[in-house]
Amino acid sequence: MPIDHISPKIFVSAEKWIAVLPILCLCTSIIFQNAKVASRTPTPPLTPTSGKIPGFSSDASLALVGLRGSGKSTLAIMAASALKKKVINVDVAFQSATGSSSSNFKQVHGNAECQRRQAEVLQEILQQNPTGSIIVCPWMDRNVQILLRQFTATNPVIHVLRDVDAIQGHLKLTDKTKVRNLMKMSNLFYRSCTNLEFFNVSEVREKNVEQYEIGGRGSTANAPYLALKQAERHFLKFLSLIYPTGTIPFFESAFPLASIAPEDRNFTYCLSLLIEDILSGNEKLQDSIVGVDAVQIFVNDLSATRDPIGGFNNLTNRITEATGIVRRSTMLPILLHIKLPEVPNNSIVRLYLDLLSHSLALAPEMLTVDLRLDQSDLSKVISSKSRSKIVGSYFISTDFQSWDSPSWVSWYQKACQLGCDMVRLVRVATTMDDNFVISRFKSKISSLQTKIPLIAYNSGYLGRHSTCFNQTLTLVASSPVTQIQDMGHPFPYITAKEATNALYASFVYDAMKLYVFGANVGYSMSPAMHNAALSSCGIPHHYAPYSSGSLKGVEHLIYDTHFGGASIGLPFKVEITTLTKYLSPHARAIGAANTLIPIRQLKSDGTIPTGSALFAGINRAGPVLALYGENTDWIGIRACIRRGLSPANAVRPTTWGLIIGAGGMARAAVYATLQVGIKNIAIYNRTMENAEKLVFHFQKLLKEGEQNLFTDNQEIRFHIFTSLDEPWLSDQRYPSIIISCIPTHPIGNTPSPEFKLPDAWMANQTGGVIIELGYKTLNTPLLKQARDGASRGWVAMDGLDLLPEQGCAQFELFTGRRAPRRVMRREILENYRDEYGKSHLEELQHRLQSTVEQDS
Ligand SMILES: O=C1C[C@@](O)(C(=O)O)C[C@@H](O)[C@@H]1O
Repeated sequence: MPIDHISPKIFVSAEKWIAVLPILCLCTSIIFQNAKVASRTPTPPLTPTSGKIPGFSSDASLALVGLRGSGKSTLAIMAASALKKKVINVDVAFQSATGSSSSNFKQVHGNAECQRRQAEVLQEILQQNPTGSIIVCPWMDRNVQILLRQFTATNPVIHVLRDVDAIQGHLKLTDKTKVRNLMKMSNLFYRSCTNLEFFNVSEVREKNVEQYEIGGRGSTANAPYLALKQAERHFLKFLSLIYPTGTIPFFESAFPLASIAPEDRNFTYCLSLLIEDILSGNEKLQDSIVGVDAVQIFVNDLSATRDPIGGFNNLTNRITEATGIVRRSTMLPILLHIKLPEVPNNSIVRLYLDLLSHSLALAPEMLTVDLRLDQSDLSKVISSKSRSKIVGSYFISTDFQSWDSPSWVSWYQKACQLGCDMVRLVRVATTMDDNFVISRFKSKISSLQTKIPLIAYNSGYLGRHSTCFNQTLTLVASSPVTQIQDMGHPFPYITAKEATNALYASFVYDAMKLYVFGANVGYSMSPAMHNAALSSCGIPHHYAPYSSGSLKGVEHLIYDTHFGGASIGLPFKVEITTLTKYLSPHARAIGAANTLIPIRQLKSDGTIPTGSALFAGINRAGPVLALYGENTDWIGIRACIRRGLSPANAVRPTTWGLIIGAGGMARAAVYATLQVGIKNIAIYNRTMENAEKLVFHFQKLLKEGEQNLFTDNQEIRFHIFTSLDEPWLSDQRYPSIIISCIPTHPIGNTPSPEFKLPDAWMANQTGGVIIELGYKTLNTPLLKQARDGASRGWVAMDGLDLLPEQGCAQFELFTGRRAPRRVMRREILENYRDEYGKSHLEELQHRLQSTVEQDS
């Protein structure tokens, strides 16, 4: 039943702010009497901003505001190199404009004059820097608010929040209640002059960091220089969602599924988590997200909100924090779902609309809106969004109308008319038959002219069948539901693994055969890694090693009806390109492939489908019509660079990369280095001729500018070293990204090169990342050198880091499902045996403990 009649006529209620003012002024004056930190006269906040988020241009300046201690300056520095913008700190600008700090100025000239000058300084900065800058502003008075508020019309103004302990520690206040009150008050102020909000999750310093420091193991696991890496990744992810796509090339993921939205793929799952569980830390996110494609943050307590003002403030903070926590732990898209009670009153509807508006400021990838609301209210929300996708949603536990009823089509059409990006219609199943009736509804929808992706299934225990066969973003639970609970509740009854099992058990998909091909792959760790990943997701494929002296010897496997794909090892990475009908642009540029994918559906013109269509016929047996080749080695190397490079070494135009070797893997390494935006590449190789061939290959590629493989092809500089006695290039920065592509173990009669860098080349002041691609020996002289340099900022990465990264990209191509990254990383570490067959489990413990799920 539509509830238009109870919808509010004002979108954000001004009364709420007026009502809260007396409390606010009281609490601020108490705080200000007791704390030196904020010894200015409190000014009441303006009403919140309209909630509308404009589209920003890539070069638009960014303002960061928030309490002292929220981490604005650190975030600004991280964002500066990624966004190629300069940082302007208003405190520093004030000092240079007036010759004294704000606090000294205030003592001499009084508060009012200080505030007037601050506003003048800020106004000038904002006027003169609409683009190219990151403006850090901790000030908080009315004039500042007015200026920032105007800035929100064209630029991102981000309110940075942090947990109470971190703010308390920074402000050195002993009374937590005072800090809480200060935070409450500042939230109201900042929400009146910002259009975006970011929760800066505090780093948890791991227990065994000390061990790392003492033992000097220096791997990425706990490297102190990477302590802020997660914060950097989290903030850059947020920025990548508010600026146009492609604004931060270093940050864009190169993994195959990253660029295909879940709604454009088949059978995608959305893990539903209660906000309480996220905030209490009860949810083991890292384990729960295996095999899912998105995470839903479920806010279900609106009906319990008796006091809409207090409820609003409390809920906004909770939603902000929960979004921060989820985004910090996973790169999966977030779907924010605030449940409007089934019978809401006016004030709850208003609260709901205000919360939607607030939610958009968090830049969730997706946000649900309740389709029962008044058209004009929904339109307001939808027109306020920037890049968030809106999911029009309808679920009423007491609405038992059959799927044949026209009302379901009406809900769908309403969502289309409103401009929603997707529709989610869920109905409690009362009989098994409901699971079959829904297919008639789905066919009706597919015959409509206007179409947006549809999520539709029956909920409840009896609805599990249709839940499993829903194609898009099916809600799933983190662990199996064993009890038959209240039928009406909206929680999912199946896990992603159970749903995946059902697809194979019912012959929607077939169990496929996967391989690693190579001359000698008996030692390969890929089978253990891929099989662990497959079984954790509930996929019944099997991955096996197959050694062969020639590619001819594997042809019978490649053209088998159940062939699902293969990893290609040495020495076939170049030769395999003669078998493939189509190579990805990356594989073509590198001239080698390490992944082979069977194609069973061609386009009408006989070519191979691309984008999401490439995955359309996946996991289904049948004749192989063509082969597709990809190179995931470069994706893995790029991922290692991104994981191992500390924020202090963010890529700049002056950054140098050093590649050791000039063979096939060196090509993938140069390609990966170019892809992260490095403009200066040195090659060390004893044979000049081979190094020149490598450089020539890339110079030609860059000149041709083929298919826009690189963001800017123009100013790439190469340099070749053939001797380690040569000095590093004068007046150039020392390398901060070093990738060794030479063998780490003896091959036949050739002993391992025991390569070591000249100390003089490792003089970069903030260290960098050293990646050794081989993994047969973990304690190579180069890795030891990197570990010994840990206190100077060097981070060591090796083949045990690379193998899972390139394997994760392959897993996505083999299965069309996101790789369970942590499972794959752990499996490699647990299974590792060195060239003498010895396990190094104890030595690898610290790496095992810190494996995370994140995309790289
Ligand atoms: O180089 C390698 C190693 C590998 O061939 C293996 O044997 O595990 C698997 C390939 O995907 C990868 O490119």
